[in-house]
Parts: sequence; C-alpha cells; structure tokens
Amino acid sequence: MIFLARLANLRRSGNKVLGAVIKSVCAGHHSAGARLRVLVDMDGVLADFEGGFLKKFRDTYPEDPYIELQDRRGFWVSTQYGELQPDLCEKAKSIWESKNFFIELEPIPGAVEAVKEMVNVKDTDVFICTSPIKKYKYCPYEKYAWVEKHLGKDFLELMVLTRDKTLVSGNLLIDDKPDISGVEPCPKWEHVLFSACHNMHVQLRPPKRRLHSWDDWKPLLDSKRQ
Ligand SMILES: Cc1cn([C@H]2C[C@H](O)[C@@H](COP(=O)(O)O)O2)c(=O)[nH]c1=O
Ligand SMILES: [Mg+2]
Repeated sequence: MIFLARLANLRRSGNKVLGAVIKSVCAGHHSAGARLRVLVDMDGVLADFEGGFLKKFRDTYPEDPYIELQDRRGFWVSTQYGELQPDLCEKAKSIWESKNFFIELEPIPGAVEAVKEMVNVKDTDVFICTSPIKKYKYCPYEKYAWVEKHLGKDFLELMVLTRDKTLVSGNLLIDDKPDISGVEPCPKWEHVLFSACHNMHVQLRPPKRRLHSWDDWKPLLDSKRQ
C-alpha cells in the first residue's frame, strides 16, 4: 500500500515517464474466467454532446462566432469558447445548463445498438458511468430520461452518476475525456479513449488505446478477456 501511495505521489508530481509506467501497472487487468465489467460514459460516447451543443449554441447566439466540430480542441468546450471570445465561456455553459439540453441529445452512431447488445454478452456487466454538471436542476433528471428513452427502463438500473469516476470499479472505462483523475490514484479500470472531435489530435502514450467508433467494441471486449 505504501508503495502504491508513493507511486501515486510521483504520478501527481507530474513525472510523465513514471506516470505512464504507473498507469500501466495500475490498469485493470482482468483474470481469465472472471466476469468483465464495462463502464460506458454518456456525453460524447452514448449521447452527442458536441453536436447538440453546437446546434443549440448557434440557434441561441446567432450573432456570435462559433467553433466548427473539426476545429474543436481540448475536452472543455467552455475553455475553447472562452479563448475565442471571453463572454462565450459563460454563453457556452448556459447552453448545457438549459432545460432540455441533455434529453434532446442525439445518440452517437451505433451506440444504442452496441450497448443493447453488450448487456447480453455472456459474463459481462455493463454500467453507464456519467458525470452530471453541478447546476443540477435539469441534468441528472434528463440523463435518466435519456437512458430510458433510448435504451429502455431496464437500463436505469445500470446508471452510475458521479463526478469522480476513479471511485467506480470496473475492468474497462470507455470515455471520451483524455485525462480522468480523481481521489483514487490507482483506478481499477483501463481507460479506453472513445474518439471524439475534441480528442482526435491527442497522442496517446502506449499502452493507452482508443475505441475509434462503436463498430469496434466487440474486439475491444475480447482483448480484455484474453
Ligand atoms: C465539454 C464540457 C462538459 N461539461 C460537463 C457536461 C457533462 O455533465 C460533463 C462531462 O461528462 P462525462 O461523464 O465526462 O462525459 O461535463 C462541462 O461542464 N463543461 C464542458 O466544457
Ligand atoms: Mg464524456
């Protein structure tokens, strides 16, 4: 334990080489024969946050500049919009803080079909692991409503809402956010980066890998069982 705590301190201290080594030591290895637990993120993985945001931003603020999806860089939309023009940071936030933003997001292509199939794969447990915004008036409710609408009532049982995904244990976390951190220095899961417009240009340090689209989810799960 002391060893792991020291490693975690080194990782926090920003030593990139050691950080990569530690991540690979920590990454959730899966013992043959055991069940596989897959955590699936929502925004950017199941639900098209970026597409939904851009449409509503342009409709709401037609006079303001905006960022085409192919020009998005960095996970935080609010940061890039704030860099474009200072007042756009708050305007961007106002979009996802509004009623009906989360419920009206379109599914990412192939996501609904993939997850519906994944829950029926032998020896596999699937959970939807998503972070709500702190302005909670609409977001948590609408995330549940989205899951019921697109995946069905049974999937409500599989929802995990947390702002710290390191606390959740699993073998795989499929998530579009390149850096996932929290209080747990050595999360159980292997984070597989789901490709999105904002992370296309992020260079991954091996052994970190991507899921380019929902077309490829089966080989990913198989690779975890071997
Ligand atoms: C891009 C962006 C997102 N958020 C919020 C919106 C969602 O509630 C979470 C992301 O959740 P995930 O589980 O990691 O997909 O973050 C935000 O507050 N600001 C942004 O720029
Ligand atoms: Mg996400």
